[in-house]
Amino acid sequence: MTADHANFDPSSKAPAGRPGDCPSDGTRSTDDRPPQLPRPAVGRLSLYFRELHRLKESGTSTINSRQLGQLVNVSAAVLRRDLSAIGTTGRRGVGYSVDTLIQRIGEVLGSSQNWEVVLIGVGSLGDALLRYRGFSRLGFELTAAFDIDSSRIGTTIGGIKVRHAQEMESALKDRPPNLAILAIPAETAAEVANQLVALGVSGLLNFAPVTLKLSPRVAVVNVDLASELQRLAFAVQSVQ
Ligand SMILES: NC(=O)c1ccc[n+]([C@@H]2O[C@H](COP(=O)([O-])OP(=O)(O)OC[C@H]3O[C@@H](n4cnc5c(N)ncnc54)[C@H](O)[C@@H]3O)[C@@H](O)[C@H]2O)c1
Repeated sequence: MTADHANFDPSSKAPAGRPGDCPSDGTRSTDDRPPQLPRPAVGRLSLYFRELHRLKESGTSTINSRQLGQLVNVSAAVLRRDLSAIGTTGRRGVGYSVDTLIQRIGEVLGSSQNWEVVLIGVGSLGDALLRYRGFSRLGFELTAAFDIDSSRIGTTIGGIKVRHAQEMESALKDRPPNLAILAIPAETAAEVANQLVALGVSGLLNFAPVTLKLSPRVAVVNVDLASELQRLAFAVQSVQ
């Protein structure tokens, strides 16, 4: 996964309704905006977050850096550095409160607020995304889906009725979503991205294999599974 615009600098545009409350154990950051973090650190925070939710579900209330690090294959030193960068420190002999970490990492990653997300393109990929139930747990609510294929328009997938892309502007202009997922062919991605930005969308998850050139105030994350496979192939060669 690669991030182009705004490079995980969410401070460039504060989404509406971002909670400013910080944990009550003295782990407040200097202001309410998320800290600027290198991309690998953001990826690791996301993994900690996932494991912390699992721990909470299994009834664990505290965890030390070595244990949490082991769950995601990260050294205790790296984990402590990541958590310290977002203003959280563990207590000697006790470790970290699972609840506090979930709250703080959730704030930093934006998962402690609700994000409205629209999907553009309901082909094979978009169809699977609409059916996926795991987004809402992290605060992402798919609210609308658009396509241009008449065989898709009017169908309901994952509880969302697919509408014609021509209706996008009228449907979204009064209440633009925070985020949009682009699951459309590369040829149309730039035009649709510009339309969405003009409507007020501030973040795009782009699956189309094209580099979008947008205002630096718009965050773009490109998902490219083919590149990830290349990275994997490279890694496999390196370890053999
Ligand atoms: N990066 C990845 O890991 C990865 C993996 C699979 C697919 N992709 C990319 O994701 C995109 C979607 O892939 P897919 O397999 O679902 O393709 P698909 O052809 O099955 O679906 C694309 C859908 O977009 C719709 N569409 C076309 N133009 C549109 C527009 N202007 N507005 C709204 N909808 C429009 C089409 O009608 C179609 O339903 C492609 O760009 C593909 O290259 C990326």
